[in-house]
Amino acid sequence: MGRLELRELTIRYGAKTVISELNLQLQDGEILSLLGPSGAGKSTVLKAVAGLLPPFSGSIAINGQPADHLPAERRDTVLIFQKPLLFPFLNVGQNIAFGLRMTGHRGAAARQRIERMIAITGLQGLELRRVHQLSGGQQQRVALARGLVLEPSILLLDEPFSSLDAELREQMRELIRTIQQQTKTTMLFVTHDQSEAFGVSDRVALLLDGRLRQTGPPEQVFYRPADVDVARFFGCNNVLPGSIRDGYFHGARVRVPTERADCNEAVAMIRPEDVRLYPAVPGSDRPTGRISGIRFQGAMSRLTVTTEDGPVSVLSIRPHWHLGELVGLEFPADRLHVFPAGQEK
Ligand SMILES: Nc1ncnc2c1ncn2[C@@H]1O[C@H](COP(=O)(O)OP(=O)(O)OP(=O)(O)O)[C@@H](O)[C@H]1O
Repeated sequence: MGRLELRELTIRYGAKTVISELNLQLQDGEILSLLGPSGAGKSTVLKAVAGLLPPFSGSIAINGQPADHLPAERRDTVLIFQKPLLFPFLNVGQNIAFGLRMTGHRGAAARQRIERMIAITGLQGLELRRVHQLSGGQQQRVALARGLVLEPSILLLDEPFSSLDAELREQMRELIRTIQQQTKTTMLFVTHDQSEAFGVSDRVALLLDGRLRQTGPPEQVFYRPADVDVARFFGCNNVLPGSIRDGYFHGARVRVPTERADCNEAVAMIRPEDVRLYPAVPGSDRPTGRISGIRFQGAMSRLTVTTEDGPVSVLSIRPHWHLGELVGLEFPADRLHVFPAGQEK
């Protein structure tokens, strides 16, 4: 069992408030990614849950019990770091067994737990290897097995795969899902990488400047950002100015329905991959612009289109556009996110 509840959690380093009134709940068996840019305060939250940092105010409950004043070793949490902190003088099996031995678990039951974790993390056959004989990915598997064998209520993971290459990271994401299915361990997973957060977790919580800005399933936070900052974090870097009247956003030759209230200054935001380009048609009432930049990026090219309302960034898989070409733009209504302009930072 592993439930976690953070209430109005505020954490300061000296005079600096790093986490402000954070509320977050994890259900039993859930994987939640705490996502945010560098410096947002993600590791600080993990350290507070693990008992390595006292909260300034607010509360932390694990399985419904207040945990704020429990020392780290009595919180029933395990923290996995970016670098696997393994014992170099022990082999793989001994590393995994270490915590269990320290807590007095020995004999057949302990051996069974260890063997199960070795199987789940795919370390069979490596039990007698020394740590320095393992790859980075294998070392992180040992760190995971060593933590999981303790059957913690909450597994805390602090960017555990960020030092691995892209292919290995993908494999480790799969491993995390397998571990969750087989052990039902509740996990709080910290990452700055949105595709990692989406690939690993049931829900994502976005932290910006120490404040939780949106929490929900991956598709929801990505496709329905709550405000301008969240939209920007998820890549909506095209901002069209306009206003909202009678249920429509009007601006930049765009008219899209919105449920937002009337407002003189509003913005519609859209990701570069959602903008469509067409050869310009004379007399069309579609927004137009001239291609002022083309950057080849492999599968896609990033184009800058200069319009009368400013530059628009477009990702295109079609390589046949030319610098200086006049183009028509389409902003599909279901990909535009409309907000009152006052929300913008
Ligand atoms: N011991 C400390 N003393 C003072 N300030 C700190 C301390 N640790 C972290 N900070 C500051 O608190 C803020 C949040 O840091 P934290 O490490 O929690 O962010 P993060 O989102 O995990 O970032 P990263 O992804 O870069 O690790 C940062 O501004 C950081 O400089």
